[in-house]
Amino acid sequence: MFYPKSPFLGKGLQLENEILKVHTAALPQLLSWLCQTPRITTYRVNTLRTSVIDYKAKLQEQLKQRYGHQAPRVYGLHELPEMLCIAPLDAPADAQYDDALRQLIVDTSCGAALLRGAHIFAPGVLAMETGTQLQELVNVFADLAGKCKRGTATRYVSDEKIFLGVGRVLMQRHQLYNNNKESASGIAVHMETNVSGVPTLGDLSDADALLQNLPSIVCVRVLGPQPGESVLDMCAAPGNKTTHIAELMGDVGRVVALDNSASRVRGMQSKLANYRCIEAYHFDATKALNELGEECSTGPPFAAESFDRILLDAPCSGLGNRPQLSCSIKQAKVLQSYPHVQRNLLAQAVSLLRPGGVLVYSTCTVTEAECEQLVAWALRKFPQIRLVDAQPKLGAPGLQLAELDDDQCQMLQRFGPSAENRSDDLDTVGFFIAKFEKAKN
Ligand SMILES: C[S@@+](CC[C@H](N)C(=O)[O-])C[C@H]1O[C@@H](n2cnc3c(N)ncnc32)[C@H](O)[C@@H]1O
Repeated sequence: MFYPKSPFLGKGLQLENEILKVHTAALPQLLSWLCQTPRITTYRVNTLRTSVIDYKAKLQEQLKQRYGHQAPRVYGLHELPEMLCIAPLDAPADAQYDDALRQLIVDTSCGAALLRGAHIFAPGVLAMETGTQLQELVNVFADLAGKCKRGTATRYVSDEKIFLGVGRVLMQRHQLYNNNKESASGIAVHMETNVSGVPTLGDLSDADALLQNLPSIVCVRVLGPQPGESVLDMCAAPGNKTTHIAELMGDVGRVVALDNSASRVRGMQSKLANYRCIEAYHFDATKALNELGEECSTGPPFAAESFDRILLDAPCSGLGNRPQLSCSIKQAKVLQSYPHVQRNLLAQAVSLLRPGGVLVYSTCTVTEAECEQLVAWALRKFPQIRLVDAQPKLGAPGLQLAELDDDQCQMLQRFGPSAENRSDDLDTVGFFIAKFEKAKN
C-alpha cells in the first residue's frame, strides 16, 4: 500500500533543499522517517499529585480492559523517573483493510493523531459515505493531497490517500455536516485498530498525568530547575513544559510563563492555576528585556539578569511532529523566516539570564538552520555564553557543522533517524536541545 516518503509528496523540492543544507546525503532517510509514526506513547506523571507507581497501575488497568492478555507493556526509563512509556502492540495486523467495509476520509492532521492512538473527532472527518450507520465498522483513510471536500458523500477515489485503520462510527452524516447548526464536536469514530500498532487509547491526560512526547520531557530535565529558583519560560503555551518546571521545583519558587498569543495564554490559564509558583502573561518575549533599566513592576518587561534559568522552546517550523503526512508549510520563505525570530528571542534570553545561569534552547524541528546553525550563531554573537552537556542524554549528538567542533556537537541532542534513536524505547518525534551557561561575572 502507498506510504509517503516525504511530507512534501515530491512537490516541494525547494522546501526539501532547505531542511539539510550541509548533510544533504541524509535527507531522504530523514524525510521518510518524518512520515512514519513514532511507536511509543509517553505520559508525564504529575508527581505533586500522584506516584508513578500508582499511575502505572492505572494505565495497565486501562490497557487490560482494552486489550486483555495482549495488553502492551508499560515501562519507565531511569533517566526520566516521572515518565511512563506504553509499548506498541505486538500484533497490529488485524488493522487490515476489509474490502466489504465502507470508507471514511480524514484530513492529514487527524490522520497523524489517529496513527498515534487517537480516536477521530468530528472536525477531522472529511467524507462519510451516504448510508453509513451508527456502530458500523469503516475503513479509515487520510487524504494526503488535500483535495477531498468536507461533506463528501460518495467513495473518494485518489492515488494519494492512505489506509490508517478500522473504526466504529459514533456519529452519522447529519450530525457531522449540519450547516445550519454549530459545528459538530466530540468523538465521531472510535478507532478499533490502526496500522501503526500504537494502542488506540485516545488522550488520557488529566491533572495526574499528561500525554507528552519524550524529548519535551528530556528538555525540562536538561533545564534542571531547582526549588526556590526564578525561571522564565519564554514561549510557554500550551504550558506543558511550564507545569513540568513547576513540578520539578516542588511548586516552590517563581516560574514566569510568557506567550505572545492571547488565545493560547487564555487556554493554559486554568491548567497553570493549579500551581502556586507559576505566573503567566500574554507578552511578546522579543521585548521581555526592560531596555531602559527602570525599576520594573512584577510582570514583564524584566530587568537584565533576572532569571536563574530560562527555557526558550522556540516557535519553529515544527517538522519534527511525526508522522508528517503532509506539511502545512508550502513555501521555502516560510521555512527561512523562523531563524530570525529565534535569534531575537535568544538575544533577549542571554540578557535576562543571571551570570552563571542556564539557558536551554529547544525546537520541535529538524532543519539545520533552526538547530545547529542557530547554536553556532549564538556562540559567535554572545561570547558570554558557552555550550554545556545537555544531560540526561537520550537523543543523538548534533549534526557536524564547520562552526561547531566535535565536543560541541556531542553536547547537543538531536532526536532524528540516526542509529542512536532507533531503539524501540526512543522511537519518538524529531526535536533539538541545546544547553548554554552564562559566564559568572
Ligand atoms: C513550540 S510552542 C511552545 C510549546 C510550549 N513550550 C509547551 O511545551 O507547551 C511555541 C510558542 O511560542 C509562542 N510564540 C511565538 N512567538 C512568540 C513571541 N515573540 N513571544 C512569546 N511567545 C511566542 C507561540 O504562540 C507558541 O505558543
